[in-house]
Amino acid sequence: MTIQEAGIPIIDFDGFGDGTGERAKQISEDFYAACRDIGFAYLVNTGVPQDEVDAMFSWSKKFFELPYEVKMTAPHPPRGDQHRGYSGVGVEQVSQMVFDEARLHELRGKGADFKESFDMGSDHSPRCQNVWIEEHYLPGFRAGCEHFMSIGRALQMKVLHALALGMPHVPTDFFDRYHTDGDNQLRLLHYPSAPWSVFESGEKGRIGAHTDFSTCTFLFQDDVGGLEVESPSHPGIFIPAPPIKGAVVFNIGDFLMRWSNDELHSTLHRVRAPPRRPEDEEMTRERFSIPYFCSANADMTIDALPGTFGPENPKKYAPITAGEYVNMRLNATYVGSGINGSA
Ligand SMILES: O=C(O)CCC(=O)C(=O)O
Ligand SMILES: [Fe+2]
Repeated sequence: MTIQEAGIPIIDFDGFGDGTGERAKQISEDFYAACRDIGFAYLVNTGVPQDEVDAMFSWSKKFFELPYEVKMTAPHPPRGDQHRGYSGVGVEQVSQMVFDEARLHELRGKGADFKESFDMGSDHSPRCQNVWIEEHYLPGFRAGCEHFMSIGRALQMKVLHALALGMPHVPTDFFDRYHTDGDNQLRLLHYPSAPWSVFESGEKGRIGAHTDFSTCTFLFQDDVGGLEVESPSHPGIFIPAPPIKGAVVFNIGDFLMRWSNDELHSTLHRVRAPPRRPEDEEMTRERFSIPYFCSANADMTIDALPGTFGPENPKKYAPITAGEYVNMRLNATYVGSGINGSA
């Protein structure tokens, strides 16, 4: 394990194999320690070919270059929990555990996240249906996204297996059993170029500080930067998580925090303007990123694992099904979703 400058470890999966050898054990222990201490890790040599990642970025770019009217032929439904399709700039305001409608309204009034996105998931998701643009607008786009989702799914199963090997109190097949539906979400994000002054004045951010809702996230980012992670030792202080070529950023989501009764951190993170380069003029660079969110089956109950709680250390969270929890948080994210979850 090497420690990256911001304190986020780099975990090298080279030699993980089928997860049974000594090297796999070492990787799993290092990986678990990163999840416990920071909640974030850079993963390298995971087996995801770089040209597949490059191809997905290229589809994303082509999609966002389409005229707005075309993108809007696949609109995100008004309900926040139907998290599919295209959301234009200003539609979403990521919030952290704010469920009161008046307070959400006030937050959104301060300027929604300056980004546009396209979300898709498994065609078999029990929670929501995909919303695609018609094929002729961008031939091959849908197949490219579906192909990348299958790459993400294989990555998820390998990495969750490593986590189960390194994590106390977890049977090695635990995550396999909770994730049979592959109810995951691939998200294409585009943060448009904007004048520096917009960010400096605090008028807008790229994405507000939040934790991710479900089990874990794999994030592919381009070379622009701007992702920041809250320091575990200094709450309120955010440290940059700059792009590393060939690495995928992994982070713990709220389910893992709940399963582990807070032993694992679902760490706050946000996206700000990228670091300013000498050659930059009055505009920031645009940025593309591709998170792949992994969720447990919607009907599974997320509850603290035996061994993580006791008389001295009671359960911190009430049990809740995966579906209920994700819907509650998504409905707080969407402008005008008109649905108010309860905390
Ligand atoms: O774009 C990024 O780097 C982060 C995106 C993110 O945190 C999210 O979509 O949950
Ligand atoms: Fe996130």
